[in-house]
Parts: sequence; C-alpha cells; structure tokens
Amino acid sequence: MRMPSIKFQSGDTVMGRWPGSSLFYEVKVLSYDAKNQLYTVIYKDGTELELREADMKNPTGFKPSRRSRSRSPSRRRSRSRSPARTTRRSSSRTVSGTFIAETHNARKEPKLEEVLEVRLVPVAKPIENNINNKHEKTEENDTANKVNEKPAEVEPEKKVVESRYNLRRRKDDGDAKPAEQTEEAEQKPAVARAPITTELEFGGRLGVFCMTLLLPVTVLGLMVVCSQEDASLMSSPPLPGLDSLWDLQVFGMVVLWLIFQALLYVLPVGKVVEGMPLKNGERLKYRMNTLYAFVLTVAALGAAAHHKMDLGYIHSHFLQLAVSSLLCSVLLSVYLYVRSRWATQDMLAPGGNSGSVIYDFFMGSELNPRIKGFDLKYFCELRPGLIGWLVINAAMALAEMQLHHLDYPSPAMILVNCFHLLYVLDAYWHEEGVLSYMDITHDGFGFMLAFGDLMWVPFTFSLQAYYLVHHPIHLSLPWIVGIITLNVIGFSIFRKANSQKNAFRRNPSDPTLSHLKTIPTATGKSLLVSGLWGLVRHPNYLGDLIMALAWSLPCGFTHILPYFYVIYLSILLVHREARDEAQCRRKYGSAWDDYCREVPYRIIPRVY
Ligand SMILES: NC(=O)C1=CN([C@@H]2O[C@H](COP(=O)(O)OP(=O)(O)OC[C@H]3O[C@@H](n4cnc5c(N)ncnc54)[C@H](OP(=O)(O)O)[C@@H]3O)[C@@H](O)[C@H]2O)C=CC1
Ligand SMILES: CC(C)=CCC[C@@H](C)[C@H]1CC=C2C3=C(CC[C@@]21C)[C@@]1(C)CC[C@H](O)C(C)(C)[C@@H]1CC3
Repeated sequence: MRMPSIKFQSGDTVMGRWPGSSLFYEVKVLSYDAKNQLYTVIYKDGTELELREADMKNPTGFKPSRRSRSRSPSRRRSRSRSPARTTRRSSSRTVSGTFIAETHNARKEPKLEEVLEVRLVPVAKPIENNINNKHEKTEENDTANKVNEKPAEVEPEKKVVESRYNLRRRKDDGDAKPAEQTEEAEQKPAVARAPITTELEFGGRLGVFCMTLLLPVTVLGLMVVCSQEDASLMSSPPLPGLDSLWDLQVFGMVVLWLIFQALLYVLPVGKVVEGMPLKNGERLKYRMNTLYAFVLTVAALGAAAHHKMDLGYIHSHFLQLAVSSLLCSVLLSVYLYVRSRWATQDMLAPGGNSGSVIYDFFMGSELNPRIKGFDLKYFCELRPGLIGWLVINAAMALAEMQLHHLDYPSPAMILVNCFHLLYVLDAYWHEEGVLSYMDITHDGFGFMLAFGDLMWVPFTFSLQAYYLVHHPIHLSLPWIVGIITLNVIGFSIFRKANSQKNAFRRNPSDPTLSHLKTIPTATGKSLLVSGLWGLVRHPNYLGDLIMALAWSLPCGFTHILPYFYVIYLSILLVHREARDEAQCRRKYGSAWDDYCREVPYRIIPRVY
C-alpha cells in the first residue's frame, strides 16, 4: 500500500542531502514517519538516517560527480596523506555510494575535498599519540578516520546540523520493518504505525514458547538438586510436593517485598538524570537512588532481625519464594503485554512486535513501560531481584552457620557473599551507566526480562551460596588468594571497560580518554579502538566472565551445579554479543567493519 499524500514513496530512489553539507547522495526511501514528518532513508553504505522532505530531491536536475564515480571508496582511502592531512580528514567519514553534486545552485563540481569529506564533526587538533601507535594502520586501512572528538567545538555545529536534519541514529529499528499503512492510520496521522518485527530471535515462536515453559522449570530443578546431598545434575531427586512449592503467606511476603522496593524507588532522594535519546528524540528521566534503596533495605532488615524476625525463613521457604516470584513475573508480563496493545510506535521496542502473542509476550513490546513516572523495567532490572539476591545470600550464610554450628560463615561462603555484594554495589555506584545498557535502550519489557529480573536473578545467582549451605568446602589460603586475585582481575576489566565506554559516550573529549584511539562513524559517534576496547570488542563481557568463574571456584569441583552461573553467562553473553554485533553493523555500516578488522576478537583475545 502506498504512503499518504507525500512526495516520496517507500522504495523510491531519490537524492538525499548528507547532513551538514550541500552534497546529495543517492538514497532509498524506507519509510515515512507521518507524526514527525520524517523519511527514513538508507544510503548505499547502509547508513540509515531520517531526513525532512526539504532535504530530499528527485534525481532529475542532478549530475553525477565524475570524480567520485571514478574513485571507489576503497581507492579514495588508499591515497597517501601527510599527518596534517590525516588530522583534517580524520573528522569525517565518507559515505560510499554515488555522490552527486547539486547542479542548480552550484553548477561546477564541488572541490575534491567536498566530494571526499562530509564533515560531521570538526576536529580541533591532531592526536600525536595515534601516530606510531600499534593500532595505527596504513591509509589502506582507514587510519585517517581516527580522531579524538572535541565537543567544545563539536557541539554547536552538531546542534545546528541536528536541528536541520534529523540525525537520530536508527539504532532501535534494526530488526524492525515498517508496517503496511492501514486506512485507519491514514485517517489518524497522529497515531504512529507500529513497526513489525520480522527477524525472530530465540528460535522464533516455538523457541520462546519452549523457553517460557522450560526456564522456570530449570530454576526450580536447579534449586531442588542443589539442596540434595548428591547435587549432581544427573541425579533424579524426588519431585517436590505442592505444599513445598506454594504458600499464600510466602506469596504475600514477595508482594510486600515488591511494594517496599517500589516505595524506595519513588523516594525523592538522589539526582534525576536523562536516559539515552528515544526514537522521537526525547529522553526519559530516571532517579538515581538504588544505593539509598539498598542501604534502607539493609537497615529495615536489621531492624526486623532485631525484632526477632528470622532470616532463616528464606532458606526454609526457598522454593515457595521462587514460585511466588515466578507468579509475580507472569502476572507482570501479562499486564505488560496487554498494555502494550495501546502503545504508540515511539513507545515500542523493535524486537517485540511480531504480531505473534507468545513471541511478543516473551520479548516484550513496549520499550520503557511507565505508570506515571514509575519505570517498570528500570525498577525491576536493578532493585527487587538484585537486592533480593544479596538478601538470599546473607540468609544462606546464616543458614550455614545454624546448620553447621559455626560462629562465622565459612571462608567460601564469605567469598561468595563478598563477590556478589561487590558486583551489585558496583552496579548501584555506576547506576547512570546502566541507562545505556542494551536491556534499557533496546529490549522490550516482557516475560524474558520480568522473569529474568524477578525469578532468574535472585534464585539462580544465589545458587552458589545455597550450594555451600549443604556442601561445605575447605579452602586453603593460597586457593583463597588465587580466587580473590581472579575476581579482582575480572572486576577491574569489567569496570574499566564499562567506565571507559560510558565516559566516552557522555563526553568524547574526556581528557582521561585522550590517549585512546577512535574510529568515527557516519552517525557522528565514534568507536573506541584502543585500550581495552582494542583488545577485544567486548572487554566488559570478558571481565564479567572472569568474575563469574571466580564466584564458582569457592564451591570446589565436586559438582557442576555451582558453575551454572558461568555456563549461563557464557551462553547469554555470546548470544548478546551476536545481537549487538548485528545492531552495530546496521548502525555504523562500514565503520563497524573497520573496527572488526582492527579488533578481530569478540570476547576472548586470540580465541573468540
Ligand atoms: N550478569 C549478567 O547476568 C549480565 C551482565 N551483563 C553485563 O551488562 C553490561 C552491559 O552489557 P550490554 O548492554 O550487553 O553491552 P555493552 O555495554 O557492551 O554495550 C554495547 C554497546 O556499546 C557500544 N559500543 C560497542 N563497541 C564500542 C566501542 N568500541 N566504542 C564505543 N562504544 C562501543 C555500542 O553502542 P552505541 O555505539 O550505540 O553506544 C554497543 O551497542 C556488560 O558489562 C555485561 O557484561 C549483561 C547481561 C547479563
Ligand atoms: C534467558 C534469560 C534467563 C534471560 C534473562 C536475562 C536477565 C537475567 C539478564 C539480562 C541482562 C541482565 C543484566 C543484569 C542482571 C541480569 C540480566 C537482567 C545486571 C543488572 C546485573 C548487575 C550488573 O552490574 C549489570 C548492571 C551490568 C547487569 C546488566 C544486565
């Protein structure tokens, strides 16, 4: 079906102005956003941008640039340049494809520089330390594109450009295709059309259906096996009776826990920050108060323990707590699915709008579902599950002491508790960084995340502590030192990688990062290409995996069950890496390929 009365139609090949320049390239119209009156177009190098009608023209009246036709993008790159020239060019990235000069007001061909350089951001000065650096490539390899951005100068130009052209990157639209225009939508242009998810993940409908059933069973199965003396995954423990799975009072406790955490979430303490830009350019506001929530929870539990509340309740009702959490996550997911039917296009995640009930229920249709200012996904991601995990760990330490008549928890239990505590507190300390993680910026909120946050995280991440209650381990001092060292290494890589990326995204000219080399991309953003981000393409995943191993080692080698977390994380991060890779390739086009050539390993240096 054709678009409403607009000049260009989806599929048309037209000339689109390259932002910030008077240069036009051949682009293909992908879709039209009636609400914002923007066309989504794709350049020949795969770069997707949104353009206004005024910046698009019919191909007639243009003449091809002879020079550009005669030089392929790769040939252009292979010209030799002096460092000075390298610097000037380094702020720009050419869009491969046919470059065409506008003929009506500029009859003569643009100068070579104009042809070759589309300036997205200006550069202040050369980065000397890039030269002779081990990552410095020959021009064949596009060395010239490495810059350090200087926002002091970049911002004004960028803002002007952004007000004339919509430079929002199409980061969320990777796996979505525009829906056919319906008559209803034509009559109501204010209501945006929903993008249809065509590329289904996790094995499509059947895959997510199986996962919806199997994941909860897996959690419960692991918990049951973990409590057995023979915690072998090959063992067949007795099936738990209904009364050991369900208790209304326990369900009430879980609901109370969620309400308590929700109250802490709305406390007007902590600064309010803006999240990443949404599709419509808006930024949602988030209050950063997870650390307060954690401290107040500890204080509340301390007070409750003082009044004779027994934390051992958690250990003795572990399965019932898990089942109640599962029920809460199912109810929440149903609510999320139902409310997503009323969401507008701006509010939808690209991955959860296939039209299949089970698939959309699992993946989540809405990106940031909110009730007034209460962000359901952000709340669940960081609070009830993560704090719950730590509370369960503490309860397991107490249970261990009670069961084995100890004055203190065992060294293994202390290590596991401390490592997990560090991990969660680190997330809270760097709470702002979480706003840029994939779950918040890209994934919809559906069963996968609701279940992940409310059941998977607290009840599988705490399995090591649960295991130690029933399977005491003696750790020698060198072993303890070795495990701590491994965790410190993993944590340092994880933290440094995440902090560097977050700092760079916030302020690309951050002086602490000036020694790092970068590759600019057509979106105006650059990619870090040295330091940890030059070692592998996902150093933060590497650090996370090393830590995961350090968390399992205190449980010894008798059973594989305490290693479940490393196994899960490896699978999740490898899959996540592939998803992110696909998204980045769509977002950054040839710049991403350059990055992959420069940094060939994904997570593990020299192996993967
Ligand atoms: N414990 C657990 O169960 C789990 C933990 N995690 C952890 O959560 C954290 C967040 O993970 P996740 O959101 O998946 O991914 P990342 O934080 O790694 O974010 C990926 C994004 O970073 C940007 N990016 C990629 N390469 C570069 C580069 N070279 N320079 C600058 N920016 C780059 C891109 O976004 P853009 O360019 O748009 O900014 C890309 O889409 C990780 O530390 C991970 O280990 C994740 C899942 C589960
Ligand atoms: C298939 C299945 C079980 C999916 C659920 C996945 C979720 C459990 C994870 C997806 C990404 C997560 C992150 C964290 C917890 C696990 C989930 C929700 C995280 C909050 C843990 C603490 C970290 O410091 C973190 C903030 C980096 C991390 C973010 C991603």
